[in-house]
Amino acid sequence: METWKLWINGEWKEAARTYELKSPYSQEAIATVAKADEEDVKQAIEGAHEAFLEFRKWPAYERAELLYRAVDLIEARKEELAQLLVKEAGKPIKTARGEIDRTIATYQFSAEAAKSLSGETVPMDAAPGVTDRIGWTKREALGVVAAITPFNFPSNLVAHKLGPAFAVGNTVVLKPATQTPLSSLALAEIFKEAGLPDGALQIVTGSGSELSDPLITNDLVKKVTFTGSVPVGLDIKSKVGLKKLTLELGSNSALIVEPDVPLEKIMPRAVTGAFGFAGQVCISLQRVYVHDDIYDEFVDQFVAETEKLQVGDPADESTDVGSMIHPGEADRAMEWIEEAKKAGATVRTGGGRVQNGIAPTVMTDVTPDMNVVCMEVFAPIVTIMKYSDLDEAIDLVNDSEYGLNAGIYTRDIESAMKAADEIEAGAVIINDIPTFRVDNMPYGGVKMSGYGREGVKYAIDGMTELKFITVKTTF
Ligand SMILES: NC(=O)c1ccc[n+]([C@@H]2O[C@H](COP(=O)([O-])OP(=O)(O)OC[C@H]3O[C@@H](n4cnc5c(N)ncnc54)[C@H](O)[C@@H]3O)[C@@H](O)[C@H]2O)c1
Ligand SMILES: O=C[C@H](O)CS(=O)(=O)O
Repeated sequence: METWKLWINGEWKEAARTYELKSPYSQEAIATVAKADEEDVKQAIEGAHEAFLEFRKWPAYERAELLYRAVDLIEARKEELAQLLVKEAGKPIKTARGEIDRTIATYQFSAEAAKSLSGETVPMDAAPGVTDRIGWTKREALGVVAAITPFNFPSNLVAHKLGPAFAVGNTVVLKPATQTPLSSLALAEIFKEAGLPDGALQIVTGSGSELSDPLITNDLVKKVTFTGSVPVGLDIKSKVGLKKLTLELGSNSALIVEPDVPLEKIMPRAVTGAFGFAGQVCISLQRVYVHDDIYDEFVDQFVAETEKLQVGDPADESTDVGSMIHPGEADRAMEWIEEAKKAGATVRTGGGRVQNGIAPTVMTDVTPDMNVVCMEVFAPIVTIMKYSDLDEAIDLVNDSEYGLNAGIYTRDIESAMKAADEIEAGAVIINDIPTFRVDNMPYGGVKMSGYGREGVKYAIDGMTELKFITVKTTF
């Protein structure tokens, strides 16, 4: 079994403690991983600060070249990196390959962004009496960024932190999810080979609750960027003081289906949105609001399409839905299904345990107070509800603590624009599922879904400081 160490100052470093990583699917031990302590975190931050003093001087061209070299190295190891996702996250191999393709795109966007970082001129003479000044802004790197990432996209969501940080000359101390550190650790040597200075990427693995405080409260850390659950996000927000902060948190994403759309055309996509990576996606389709006129037909078609999914071993090329990240999570999701059933919900398909996950589950006759509707389910469970007019549907979508992505299918431009204006979300996706994301679009939530935006160019806004400079042109 492999043993993975910490990555500090460009070298592997043994930690005093280790933990055992298990396969989410088979529950067999797959690796031994270093468990960092407070001292390791301190050393990582100090090393990252030292590295920043040099890295900040790199010209944009060289930062871009570094990221392009990393892209080439990831391309060359694509299959190996996809297999790591299968191993540590239980992600089906087809989905895992898609994540590595997106990771490559994210680093490519970051390389391009490095070359287009710019400021603007300020029309100083627009202020009364100011005729002899030129003013402009520039964006400057911040220093050490603390990045804490979740288990569900161990490669691409790390890229959304490292790419923008390196594009502008920041250095990073990364704390990957406890269950999925391997994809991050694999990056260590990739970035070293690409030419990243030692210390500019530090990787500390172990327990989030132990490592978070020493990481996010250290004065040398200038920015905290966290992707994960709401309770942890709130805890981090209460501790970071005036440091810059981005929080990409949970959701229970909704889709409205108006009566004028061709159901057979949208069905495969809708089902993918609900069950991709066993619903363990922050923008997974959890709540579907379907117009009365097409409700029964929609449910029938959705169930039939769901039953085509192959459930099984994530390493198998034909698997669509694998296991969940932890048996305890599958138990929790099963409890929510059972509670809902007792309160009157109907399971149209699925509803039972399969290996270390649950079968893709479609529920109807649900009410807004059921956990499967109002909480973030983060499991392969979708609920389908009726509405009779668009105002009602929008109110139902907005009846949530969360607001990340939302979707609407309609051919009617007025309905589409009304939804775009009135839905409370970071993004409204017209004629596609809320699970749509490409890596250069602004991405982030409102309400409990978060604070700040990612999507390389937008992440860079939060990873730089705006500085204003003015010259008086006469004495
Ligand atoms: N909005 C987004 O972009 C986005 C993307 C992916 C996942 N998510 C959300 O992430 C959640 C699932 O991921 P998860 O289970 O890995 O989340 P999590 O909050 O349990 O863990 C995320 C990270 O925080 C660390 N952590 C755990 N406890 C901590 C603590 N007390 N203090 C500081 N750090 C701690 C973990 O080790 C991990 O690295 C879901 O809620 C999902 O919606 C959001
Ligand atoms: O889990 C949430 C992720 O942000 C989804 S995606 O990988 O960015 O599409």
